Amino acid sequence: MDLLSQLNPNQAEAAAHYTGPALVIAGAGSGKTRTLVYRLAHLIMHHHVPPREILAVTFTNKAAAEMRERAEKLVYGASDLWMSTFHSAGVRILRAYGENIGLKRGFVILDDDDQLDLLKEIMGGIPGMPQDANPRYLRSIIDKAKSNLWTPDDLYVKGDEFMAGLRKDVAVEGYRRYESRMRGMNAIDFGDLLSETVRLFREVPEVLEKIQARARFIMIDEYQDTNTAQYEFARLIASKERNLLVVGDPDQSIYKFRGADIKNILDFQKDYSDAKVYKLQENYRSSAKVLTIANKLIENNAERLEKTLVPVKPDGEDVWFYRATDQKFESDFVAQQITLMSHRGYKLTDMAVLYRTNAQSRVVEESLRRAQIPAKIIGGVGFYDRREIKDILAYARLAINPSDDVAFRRVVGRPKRGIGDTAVQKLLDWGSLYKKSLLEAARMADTILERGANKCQDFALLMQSLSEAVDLYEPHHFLRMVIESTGYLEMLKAEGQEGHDRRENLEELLNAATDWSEQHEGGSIADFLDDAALLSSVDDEKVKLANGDVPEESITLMTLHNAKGLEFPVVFIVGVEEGLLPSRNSLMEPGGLEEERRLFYVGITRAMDRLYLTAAENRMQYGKTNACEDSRFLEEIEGGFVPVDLYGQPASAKKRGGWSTFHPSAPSVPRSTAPSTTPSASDGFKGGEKVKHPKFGNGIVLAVAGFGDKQQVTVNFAGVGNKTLLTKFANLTRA
Ligand SMILES: Nc1ncnc2c1ncn2[C@@H]1O[C@H](COP(=O)(O)OP(=O)(O)OP(=O)(O)O)[C@@H](O)[C@H]1O
Ligand SMILES: [Mg+2]
Repeated sequence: MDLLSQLNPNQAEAAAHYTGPALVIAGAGSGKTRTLVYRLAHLIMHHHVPPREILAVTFTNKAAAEMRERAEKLVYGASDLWMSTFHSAGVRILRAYGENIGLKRGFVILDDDDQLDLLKEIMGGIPGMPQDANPRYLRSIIDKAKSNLWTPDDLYVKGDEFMAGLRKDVAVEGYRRYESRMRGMNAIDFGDLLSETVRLFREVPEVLEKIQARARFIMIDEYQDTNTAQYEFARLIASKERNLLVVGDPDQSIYKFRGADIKNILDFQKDYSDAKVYKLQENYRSSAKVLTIANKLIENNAERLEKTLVPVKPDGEDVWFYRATDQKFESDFVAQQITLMSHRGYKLTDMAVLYRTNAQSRVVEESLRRAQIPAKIIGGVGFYDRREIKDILAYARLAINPSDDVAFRRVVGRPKRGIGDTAVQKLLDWGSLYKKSLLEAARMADTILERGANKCQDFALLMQSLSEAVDLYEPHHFLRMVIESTGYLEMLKAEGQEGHDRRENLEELLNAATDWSEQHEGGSIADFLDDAALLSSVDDEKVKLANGDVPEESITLMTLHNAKGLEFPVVFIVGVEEGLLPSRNSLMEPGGLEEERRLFYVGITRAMDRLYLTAAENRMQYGKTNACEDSRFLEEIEGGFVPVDLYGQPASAKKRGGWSTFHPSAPSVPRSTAPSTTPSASDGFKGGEKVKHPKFGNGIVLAVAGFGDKQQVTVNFAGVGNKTLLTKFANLTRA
C-alpha cells in the first residue's frame, strides 16, 4: 500500500520532502507530528536513507518513544533512528566527545535542586548580594543566559532585561562563581547540555563532522519552542547537508519564560532562503465547536501569522462552561462529569484535567478521590525527585565523581554521622583555599579540624570503598550496596511508616535499575544516572509510584504546559479566571498576556470531542479566600460555549452581563439546596448510579440534593436528557 495515501495532499507533499531545508507550519491538530512520522518512514522506504543517518528531535522523551513506536509500525528498521530530546542528544555527544573541550570523564549532571543548593552556598560570599536574595532568581538568570549562549561577560553586556530584581554586577559575579565551582566539581547543568555541545561543535570541527555524518537528516517537532542554544545546535549540524525539516505552530509557543524564542520559527525563511514551506490547514483532532472557540480566541493576538484552520469533524457537542461557588464545587463538578462520561463509554484514559499551576491539582485530586476516580498526575513530584531516591543516587554520583561537592553535602548527614554544618564549612573553606573537593578535605580532616576529624575520615573511607566498587558491579547491585553499606537502610528502619514507604521506593529503584540493565546490556551505573537525570517528571514512568498505587485505567491531571502535543477525547480546563489564566505574573511581562492566550489555545486544542471550561467565584490561594473574576479570555470566545449549572442544564450567567449562548431560550433548572454527589440518606441514590424510570427509561444519576421527602435527584436519561425529580415520587429503581 502506498505509504502517503494515509495523508491528505498537503501532508503528503510535506512528508515526501526529500533534501534541503523545509518548514511545516500549521495550527494545532493539523497532523504536523503525524506528517513528521510519515516523512521518517518515507525517507527510509522511498529514498533508502539508512535510519542510522536520521535524527528526530522531540520535546519530551515520551514523545520520542511514541514517535519511534509509530515509525516502527510503518517501516522496518526504524528502531535504528536517533530519536531524542535536545538534552538527551547533548548528553550523548558530550559523553563521547566532551574531553575535547575540557570536560573530564565521569562528569555529573546537576538537576534544578542541586543547582539551588550550590547557588545558596555561593551567594553568601558575593559582595553586594542582598541577604534575602532568592537563589531561584539567580538560577533563572543563569539558565536564561545559557539558553542564549551567553558567557558572564555577554550577560553583563546584554542581560539588562533579565535581572529579576538583582543588581547586574552581582548577578554576573554569581554566574561567574557558579561556573567556576561547577568546573571544579566536574559537573554540568541542564543548560550546559546544549551550550557546551554548541561550544564543542564550534571549537572542534572534527566532532561536528562526525555528528553531521550521524545526522544527515535532522527534523524537529515543536520548533516554536526552541531557544537560541537549540537553534544553534540544529543549525550547526545541518550546516553541511542542509537537510533540516522543522515543524511547529507559532500560536503554541509557550516557553518564552524559559528562553524559547518564537523568532526561530518566524525567521526560518530568512535563515534558509531556499526553504520549502508547507502549510496544513485542516484540523483532524477537534470537533468543529471546539475548533471555533480556539480560532476565535487566538485571533485576539496581535503578533501572529494569519493561519487557516478548518475542522474536518462535524460540530459535535457543545462546549460547556461551569462557574462554581468555590474551587471545591468546581472540582466536584469535574468529578461528576467524569463519572457521567465514563458511563457514556469513555475510558478514564480518554480524559484529562488541565490547569495553569501545579498547586491547583490538590483540590481536583481530592474530589476525584471522593468520587473514587483513579487519577495520575503528570509532572508533580516525580519518582526521581523523591528524597530517598535522590539521596541514594547522590551517593552513587559521589562514588563516581569524588569532586561532586553538591552530592557530598547532600549525603554527609544522611544518616547522621556527627559531621555538623560547622565542620562542613571548615572543610569547604580549606577546599577552596587549596582547590580540593570536600571529600578530599574530609580525608585530610585531621589536619583541618580540631574535633570530629575521625568521623570525617570514616566517611571518606566509606566513599572510597564505594568508588572502588563502581565498575565491578551491575547498577542494581551497586545501588543495593549503597543502600546497605551507608547506614541508609538502618536509618529508614528506625523511621516507622514513613521509612517503610521510603524503603518501598528504594526497592522500586532497584527494580528500575534491573529493568534498565536488561535494556542496556553492559550499561554502567554512570549511564544509568544519566538516564535518570534526563527523565523529566513529564516523562516519568514512575509517576504512578510517586503518587500512590494508580491502576492503569486512570484519568490524567497535568498543567497546560505539559499537555502540549497531546490529545484527549474529553478535556477539562479548570480555573479559567483572571489571575490564574492569564496568570497574575504574566500581566507584568511584555508579551505576557499573548503568551497566556497561546497557553489557553494549547489547552482548548487538546480536546477531541468534549471540552469543559470551569471557574470558581471564590478561591483559596496562599491560605486566603479571594473573590475571583472570570477570565477575560471567556469574553473573547463568548457565544462559543454554553454556561451550564451543576446538572449540566443551560444556566443564566450571573456576572458581567451574562454570556450569550447558542441556546439562549433553553430552560434552566433551579438549584435548591447545595447538591452533593454522595448519598444523603442510606437509601438515597448516588452520583453515577444507573437507574431506571418507568417512563424515561434508563439513566444515570448526576446529582442528589436535599434530604428525606424533599430529596431531589437529577438523572440523565438516554435519549431524553436531564430530569430533576423528587426521589419520593420518581419511582426510580436501580438498574
Ligand atoms: N490525514 C489524516 N487522516 C486521519 N487522521 C489524521 C490525519 N492527519 C492527522 N490526523 C489525526 O489528527 C490528530 C492530530 O494530529 P497530530 O497530533 O499529528 O497534529 P499536530 O499538528 O502535531 O498537533 P499539535 O499542534 O497539537 O502538536 C491525530 O489523532 C492524528 O492521528
Ligand atoms: Mg504535534
